[in-house]
Amino acid sequence: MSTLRVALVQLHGCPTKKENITNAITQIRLAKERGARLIILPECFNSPYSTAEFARNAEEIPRGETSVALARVAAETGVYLVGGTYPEREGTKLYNTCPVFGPKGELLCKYRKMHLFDIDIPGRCTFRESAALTAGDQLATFTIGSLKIGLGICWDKRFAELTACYRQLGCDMMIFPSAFDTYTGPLHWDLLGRARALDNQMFVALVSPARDETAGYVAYGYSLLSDPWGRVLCRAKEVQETVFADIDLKMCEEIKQQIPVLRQKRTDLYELKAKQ
Ligand SMILES: NC(=O)CC(=O)C(=O)O
Repeated sequence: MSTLRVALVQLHGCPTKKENITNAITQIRLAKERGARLIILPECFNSPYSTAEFARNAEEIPRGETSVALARVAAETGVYLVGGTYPEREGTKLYNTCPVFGPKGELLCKYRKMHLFDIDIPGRCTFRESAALTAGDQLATFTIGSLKIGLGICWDKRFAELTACYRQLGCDMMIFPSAFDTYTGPLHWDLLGRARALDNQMFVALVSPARDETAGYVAYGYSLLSDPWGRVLCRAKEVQETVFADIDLKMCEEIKQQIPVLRQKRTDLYELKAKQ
C-alpha cells in the first residue's frame, strides 16, 4: 500500500440522535463507493454540541446504539472508520470520546478528549466543557498497514506537545475530529492543522460538522487534510459534504530525509517525555 484514500465526512446536525446516525451511515456508504479506505466523522456528530445535551445523548462505548451502528457499517463496507466523537458514559462520568472501528467492525481503540474546551472570549465564544465532562488520560493509536495514526480531539490540537508525543510513538498521521466555532475557526483552524503537520512531519486531518447558523453552537466547517509539508490536500466548504485525499505514505520518509529537523533536536538541552 503506497497510497491511502481518506474521506473527511463533514456532517450537518439533524434534530435527533437517530437521524444523525442514519445520516452518518448514508455518507459513509457513499464515501466507500468513492473508494475511501479510511473514513473520518466530526466531533460530537450524534448530539448538539452543548454541555446541557451531553448527558441525554451519552452512551456506553462500544455497547451503545451509535457504536453498534458504526461497527455494523464498518464491517459492511470493510473500511477503517474513525467515528468522530460522541458523549460516552462510564459509571457516573461523561467523556467526549472518539472510537475507531476496523474493517471487521471491531473496536480498534477509543480516545477520550484529554484537554477540555474551556474558553471565554467575551461576546464571541464562551464554553465550559469541564462543567459536564471528565478529561481522558490516555493516548490512543491504531495502524493501517505500516501507517500508525494518533488521535486527538479539537482543543487538543492547540497543545503542541500532545502531537509531538504521538510523533515520538512513530505516528505519521494525526486525526482530530473537531468543532471550532466561527470566531476561532477563521483565525486558527488552518494554522493549527498545518503547523502540527509541519512540526511533526505528518499528515493531519481535521474534521468538523457543517455550519448551521441556527444551532446554539455554530461550528466553523472547512474540514481539511494537510500533508507533512503543510500543504492542504483537500478542504470542505461550510455545508455538508465529503472531501477526499489520496495520501502518499512515502512522503513522511522523504521529508524526514530532506528536512531532518526531527533528527536534529537538541535532546541534550531539552526533551519531551510522555508520562505513560
Ligand atoms: N471545540 C473545541 O474543542 C475547540 C475549539 O473550538 C477551539 O480550539 O477554538
